[in-house]
Amino acid sequence: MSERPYVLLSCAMSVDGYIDDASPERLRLSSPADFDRVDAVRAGCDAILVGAGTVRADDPRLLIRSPARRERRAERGLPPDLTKVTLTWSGDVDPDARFFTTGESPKLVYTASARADALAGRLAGRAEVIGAGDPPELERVLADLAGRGVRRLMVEGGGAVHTAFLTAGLADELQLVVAPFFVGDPAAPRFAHSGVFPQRPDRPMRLEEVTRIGDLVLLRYLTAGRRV
Ligand SMILES: NC(=O)C1=CN([C@@H]2O[C@H](COP(=O)(O)OP(=O)(O)OC[C@H]3O[C@@H](n4cnc5c(N)ncnc54)[C@H](OP(=O)(O)O)[C@@H]3O)[C@@H](O)[C@H]2O)C=CC1
Ligand SMILES: Nc1c(N[C@@H]2O[C@H](COP(=O)(O)O)[C@@H](O)[C@H]2O)[nH]c(=O)[nH]c1=O
Repeated sequence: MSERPYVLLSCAMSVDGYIDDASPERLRLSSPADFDRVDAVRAGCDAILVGAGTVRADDPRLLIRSPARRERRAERGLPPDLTKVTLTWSGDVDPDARFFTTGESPKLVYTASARADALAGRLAGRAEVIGAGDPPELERVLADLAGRGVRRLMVEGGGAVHTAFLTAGLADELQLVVAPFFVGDPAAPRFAHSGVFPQRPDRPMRLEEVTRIGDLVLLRYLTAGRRV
């Protein structure tokens, strides 16, 4: 396989495994303290990736919020914000989404090669569009990011994208926060979908850290991949 970035998956879920409810508003599973921890994790990465489902559902900005963290990045010669990355095989992304309209750092959209030109036309000036094959391949996405100098990639959901990285064996680390409540609605999105996971009972992940954050708990796992 080509060189690829270190891939860190980050997610907050309810005790019954949901990452949102079924209402149109975003469900906050994290507490303010946990959102601040997530901001620090962002600040330690080069790029942040979410699936197009999350762009459509949450309209996220994906910026670093803390002025002090932005300044520290600048002192280290890094851009204040991360390169933003999304995956859309269908091309269904709104050019006016905050993903595209906020922040000064590069925005990259990986899509099916056959759709890349049309999507580049729609997103002209707002993002660079890259064809990742027909059908598109995550390995190609990661190799292209590595070629752009991305060494540490944060994947912030949603469930379909987390499942894709995990089942492909392309996740090195998983940071899961468990919120102290249930969602209990089968129409809500889950952290992981069904699939064949290499992190199976005879090849488990290593539990690297357990940290209490008020009534939430952070579980940090390393997969059998890199141990950085
Ligand atoms: N609690 C938390 O920490 C978080 C919660 N969320 C929640 O997750 C939900 C969205 O999750 P979900 O609907 O699963 O969407 P995702 O964000 O996982 O995006 C899925 C989309 O990504 C594109 N895609 C490209 N490549 C792949 C691939 N290899 N595998 C899967 N998808 C790919 C497709 O876009 P296309 O259809 O355009 O082809 C697909 O429909 C929202 O409700 C959001 O609030 C999201 C992030 C974090
Ligand atoms: N709801 C939820 C998360 N949601 C994630 O945060 C993104 C919003 O980013 P921003 O617009 O920059 O604030 C959203 O798109 C999704 O990736 N994350 C968490 O750590 N905990 C949470 O409870």
